[in-house]
Amino acid sequence: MSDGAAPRITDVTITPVAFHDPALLNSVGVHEPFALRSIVQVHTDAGPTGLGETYADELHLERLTAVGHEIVGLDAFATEELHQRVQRVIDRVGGAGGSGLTGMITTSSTVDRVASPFEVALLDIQGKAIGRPVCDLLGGAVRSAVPFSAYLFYKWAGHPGREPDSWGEALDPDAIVAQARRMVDDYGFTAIKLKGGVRPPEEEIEAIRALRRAFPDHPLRLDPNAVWTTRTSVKVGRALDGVLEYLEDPTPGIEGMAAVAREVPMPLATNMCVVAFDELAPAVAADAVQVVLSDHHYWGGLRRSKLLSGICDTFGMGVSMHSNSHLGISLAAMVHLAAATPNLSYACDTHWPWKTEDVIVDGALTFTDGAVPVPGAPGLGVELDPDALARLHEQYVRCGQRNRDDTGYMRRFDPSFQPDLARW
Ligand SMILES: O=C([O-])[C@@H](O)[C@@H](O)[C@H](O)[C@@H](O)C(=O)[O-]
Ligand SMILES: [Mg+2]
Repeated sequence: MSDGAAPRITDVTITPVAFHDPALLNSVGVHEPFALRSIVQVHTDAGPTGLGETYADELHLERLTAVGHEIVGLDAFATEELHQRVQRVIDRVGGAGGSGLTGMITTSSTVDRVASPFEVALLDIQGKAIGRPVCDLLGGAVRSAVPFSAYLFYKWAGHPGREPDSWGEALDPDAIVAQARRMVDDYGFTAIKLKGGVRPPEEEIEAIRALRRAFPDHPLRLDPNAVWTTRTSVKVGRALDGVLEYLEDPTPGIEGMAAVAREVPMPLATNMCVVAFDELAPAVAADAVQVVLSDHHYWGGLRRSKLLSGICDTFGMGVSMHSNSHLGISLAAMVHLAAATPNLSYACDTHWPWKTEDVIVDGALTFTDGAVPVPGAPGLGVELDPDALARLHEQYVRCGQRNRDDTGYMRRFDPSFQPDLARW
């Protein structure tokens, strides 16, 4: 590349990886022994390679591979054309299924989901090419560190037949408080979220009350992933008046959420009934949600997530950030996005404390007082560790898991398990 010329994509490498994941319980089952991710490397003629991270379910991987071929030769600054090329691929290969988002009701656009890791990688390249961090390409950081919340889970002591993990069992309020204590001590988190939808609602109310007693000043959130009826949601919402910062996805669908929102005192948040741009208008019209959890992995990347935040701002809705099990490339992208999004005023979700392995070189991302300082190095500011990538890929090859299946895994131990929505 000569001075001033755009870096062009010469090649794309997509590597599925697997990393150990504890037996975390949710409304649709239990996490399997490994979480799966795809690591996307976009190579250019100019030198810099861009990094992206996304789901690794088989169908998603096939679509990523097809896009990898389609974007060779593309100017690394052409993120709009990237989106068009992804659209072309999806028109050709089909877009149904393969969300990689087991456990969510989702009509999320496949194009946005598939384009996301490539957009992040292109922004990484652009940042490296001009010597600026990715947040500068998004309007610049309005905060120097991004706060995250302690993300608590009911959990088994370990995966059946394997050694218990260091967190141990958490199935009652005392154990949930102990889990929160360790997370707050280790990371300094200043907000707490409990993944609910696992125990009967009365028990989850008790767990939240126990957290309130133990952490009087931490904003608290509860997310049962839509397993309550509207009636139960209203009961829980009223019982937790003055205790919850927001109640996340108590019940399924825009209509159901709107009915609950009219009756409970706290804001309702969602990463289930509004997960694509075409769901925003009906949600606004029904006043169904007051906070939308953004997630660049399915909202089409960092710039389209900023577009989402702008729309939320226009219609008076708050913005928070959703997470699934992820590695360091995703965390870096989340931090740059949150740093450059003024109205992202809630502490973001992250599954970070639950993992023990990564593909990036240690040290670029740290937690201080529950927040991650925004990396100042060019691009995302994280570097791939080739040995770690090879190790986690080898783990993927051996582990045999190919699609996220929390329900199937749960049914190995409890064949009668039913993941129904609105079951309580
Ligand atoms: O990791 C999990 O089990 C979570 O339940 C995740 O899959 C959800 O997508 C998410 O965290 C949520 O906020 O709904
Ligand atoms: Mg949620």
